[in-house]
Amino acid sequence: MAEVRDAEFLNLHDVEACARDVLDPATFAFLAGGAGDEVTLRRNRAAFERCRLVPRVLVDVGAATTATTVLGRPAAMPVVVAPMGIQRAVHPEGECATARAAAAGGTTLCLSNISTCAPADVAAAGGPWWQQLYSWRDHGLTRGVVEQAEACGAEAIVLTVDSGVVPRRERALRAGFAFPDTLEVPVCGGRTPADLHVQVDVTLSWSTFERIAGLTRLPLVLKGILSPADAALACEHGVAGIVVSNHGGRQLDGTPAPLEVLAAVVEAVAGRAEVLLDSGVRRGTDVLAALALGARAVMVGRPVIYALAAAGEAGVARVLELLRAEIEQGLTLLGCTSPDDVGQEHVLIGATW
Ligand SMILES: Cc1cc2nc3c(=O)[nH]c(=O)nc-3n(C[C@H](O)[C@H](O)[C@H](O)COP(=O)(O)O)c2cc1C
Ligand SMILES: CC(C)CC(=O)C(=O)O
Repeated sequence: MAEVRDAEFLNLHDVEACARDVLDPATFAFLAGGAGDEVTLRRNRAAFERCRLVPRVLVDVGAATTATTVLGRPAAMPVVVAPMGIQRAVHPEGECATARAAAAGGTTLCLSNISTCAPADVAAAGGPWWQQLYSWRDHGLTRGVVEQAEACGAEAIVLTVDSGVVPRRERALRAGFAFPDTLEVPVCGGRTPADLHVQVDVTLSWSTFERIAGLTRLPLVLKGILSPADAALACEHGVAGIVVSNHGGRQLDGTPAPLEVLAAVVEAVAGRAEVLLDSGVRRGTDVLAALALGARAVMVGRPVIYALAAAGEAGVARVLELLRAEIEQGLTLLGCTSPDDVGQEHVLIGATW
């Protein structure tokens, strides 16, 4: 596996340009785009840019480590690879290459329900992995995904709850994105994301949740929560985790950035479940901001699939190592020796505490 050097990308922003260079414009538009006017897509970054980190000084940080646990499992850093479908549309090794890089980096992979590699092949990478799940109109399909994930060693089921329909993502539509003809896309009756999403169960409710919970003994995580009221309900229904997420700005345009609602969600959860956050995480300092507001970890999406497109497994490994090194440096400068040390005293969202 060739190593990726600084000349290729120095940070997670650079990797987007590398992907743009190697991908056809329609595929790049599909990855990069958001819903509607992309207000939420921009807001995700703006929220991190508004957030201020307040270091404590004269703290001995000689032994700072990024190591932590997520859902009780040791992790090299408080980062999980977000579920992203059809990765073989950008690289022939697809999710398997991503899984190998995540395993080597000590990071959990959340495998999309629309993976173009088989769960057994992803599991062969040897690292911890979670299975993302859509609730399908065809209940047998939903059950089959859960059973296969359990049989292949998934450590959690992550039910996505913000995707009853797929909105018009105009960047991808304008560019004429369709799944490559050569690619077999699971569950899909046609060749576009919209063809796929019509199979998703728009009637998903808490009773659907109970049915799905009854299918598995694995910890359940809900992905796509923004309301503290929903977070509280999720805890009453016994979830192990919540991902505060607006799907990277790809679902309902106009929603707040997850960072803006995180503290209120954490308060509603009151320690009953672990809270993760995704959408717009691009820097180690973004991870620290999320930790300071009460997240256990973050998920990172697009930079991983951009890196896969640009440089395969080595690219993903590089992105994860860049992020880990940035988190380590940030912890040190913030006056923290581990992710557990980061707290409210280290962050300002408004002008004052
Ligand atoms: C190309 C692409 C495919 C995605 N596929 C899925 C998916 O299959 N299931 C899911 O729950 N989320 C999916 N997502 C959303 C991500 O899991 C995650 O919420 C989002 O990308 C986080 O924002 P970020 O890209 O700004 O890091 C996808 C996102 C992208 C960019
Ligand atoms: C595989 C895709 C259709 C999924 C997607 O675009 C998304 O969930 O944002």
